[in-house]
Amino acid sequence: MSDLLKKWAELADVKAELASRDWFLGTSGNLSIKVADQPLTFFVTASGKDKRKQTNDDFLLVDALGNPAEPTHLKPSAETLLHVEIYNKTNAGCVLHVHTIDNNVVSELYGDDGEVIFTGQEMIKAFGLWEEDAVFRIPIIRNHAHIPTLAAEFSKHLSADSGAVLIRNHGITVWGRSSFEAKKFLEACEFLFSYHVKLLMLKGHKVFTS
Ligand SMILES: CSCCC(=O)C(=O)COP(=O)(O)O
Ligand SMILES: [Zn+2]
Repeated sequence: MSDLLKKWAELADVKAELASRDWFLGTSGNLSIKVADQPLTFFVTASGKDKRKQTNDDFLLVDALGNPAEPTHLKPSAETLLHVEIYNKTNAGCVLHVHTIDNNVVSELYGDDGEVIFTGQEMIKAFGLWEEDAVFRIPIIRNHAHIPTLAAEFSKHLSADSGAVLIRNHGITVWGRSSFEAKKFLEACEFLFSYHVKLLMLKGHKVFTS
């Protein structure tokens, strides 16, 4: 099997697993996997498709600017520029973006703070933070409709080869050196969001003054 087909299959496996969690509601979500560095090329999900379905048109190859790298009838994800930023500024190998109700709720709960902070959770070790009382911070940025503006804002938080950024009332974008690491990070983030929302609900927290 060619390297290209191996990368396609690797991303398709991740996509199928995230789809099984129903994380692609309403055609939301986009995924990518790096194919080559020099020049940068990567597979990205085609825009507007139902990502729960598995078809031969799920992904298309794009270049370092996010434009199709070969003739295609498919349109790259509307958020391809975020993937471009990540691959151009880090050594990430895979980028995953999903909209879940929990990640949207957490992004609104803490949107005004510009970040959400987690500590005292065993799951934080998934991010390689094993020290006592480790703290894991996820930046929260405004959901600019103008994608180049969103990408520029997002780019300010690209300092490592793996990480996560919440886009307020939109979703989360996670990246890692491999699809394994990116998926591990995404699953750990969604665990923390779900735990936090449930705990607030069970405690009957009045989280909004208005
Ligand atoms: C109803 S989803 C709106 C677009 C979006 O935020 C998304 O994640 C999916 O867009 P794409 O172009 O990648 O299908
Ligand atoms: Zn989105």
